Amino acid sequence: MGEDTVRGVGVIGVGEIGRAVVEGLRHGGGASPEVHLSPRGARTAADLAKRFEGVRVCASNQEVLDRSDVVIIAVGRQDHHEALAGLTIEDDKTVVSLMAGVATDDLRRTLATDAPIVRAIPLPAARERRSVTVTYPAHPVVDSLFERLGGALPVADEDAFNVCSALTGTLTAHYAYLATLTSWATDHGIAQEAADRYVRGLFRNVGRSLGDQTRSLSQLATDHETPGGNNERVRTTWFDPANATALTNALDGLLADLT
Ligand SMILES: NC(=O)C1=CN([C@@H]2O[C@H](COP(=O)(O)OP(=O)(O)OC[C@H]3O[C@@H](n4cnc5c(N)ncnc54)[C@H](OP(=O)(O)O)[C@@H]3O)[C@@H](O)[C@H]2O)C=CC1
Repeated sequence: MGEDTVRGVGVIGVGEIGRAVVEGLRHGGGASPEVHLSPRGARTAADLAKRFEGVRVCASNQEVLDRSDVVIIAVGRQDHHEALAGLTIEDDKTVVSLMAGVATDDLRRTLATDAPIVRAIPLPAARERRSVTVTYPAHPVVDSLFERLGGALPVADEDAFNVCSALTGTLTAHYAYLATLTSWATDHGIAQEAADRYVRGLFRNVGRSLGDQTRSLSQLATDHETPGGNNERVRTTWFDPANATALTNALDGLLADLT
């Protein structure tokens, strides 16, 4: 079954990431599989069904499974038993689990199925088809679905998958870092709007530099730093070894909880 022959994609758990995936599938128009949504997340599901042709809300999670070839599970880890236990899923379906911290073996026990289960980590940028989505194991149909949403990056094993999952836990700290820079500037008399615009502009350019695959990350840091200059000063006085260790310890703790 090629991605183009997927007739129905189901989504159980229509929250932040479920919505982004549906919006990504419909982004830019063109042929796209039918989408069947779970009834929970009712407001978001109704909004998507209203906006997009071929997107409908089902009466139950079981109906989502019955109508779809590929079923995306995007409920929180704490809700997955309630959402999935007791459902019947035929072995010819493909399950895609977006849930962080739910191992494939656990999910297989809950679903009591021999259907292929693929884990994936799409990012909210999937809505503009700009998410590089880590997947495990590689699966032609699922990977081509995520290629369509920005790119698929299959990894070798579930341990590698969990490491990538931990990395995604650093994103909001990054936004909070930028908000801290902005509020420091406003505390020093810069108008909120100007501080906000300036910080966004600075880091948008960082984003652009990251697209340059010819330079390593440490090379990019070196290239942006004048010896003895301002960047070196902040890097060495603030992002010092203790700070770097605190970050890696936080990631180690997160990884331990994800495995
Ligand atoms: N946000 C992100 O960027 C990413 C999230 N993920 C993973 O995706 C999952 C969802 O995250 P996120 O979208 O942020 O969370 P949200 O809380 O935004 O969405 C979870 C959704 O699940 C629904 N839900 C809860 N119980 C059930 C049920 N029994 N049946 C059907 N739906 C149910 C909720 O409905 P209701 O509103 O009615 O409670 C809600 O709409 C998590 O496991 C997370 O690890 C993975 C990659 C990225």
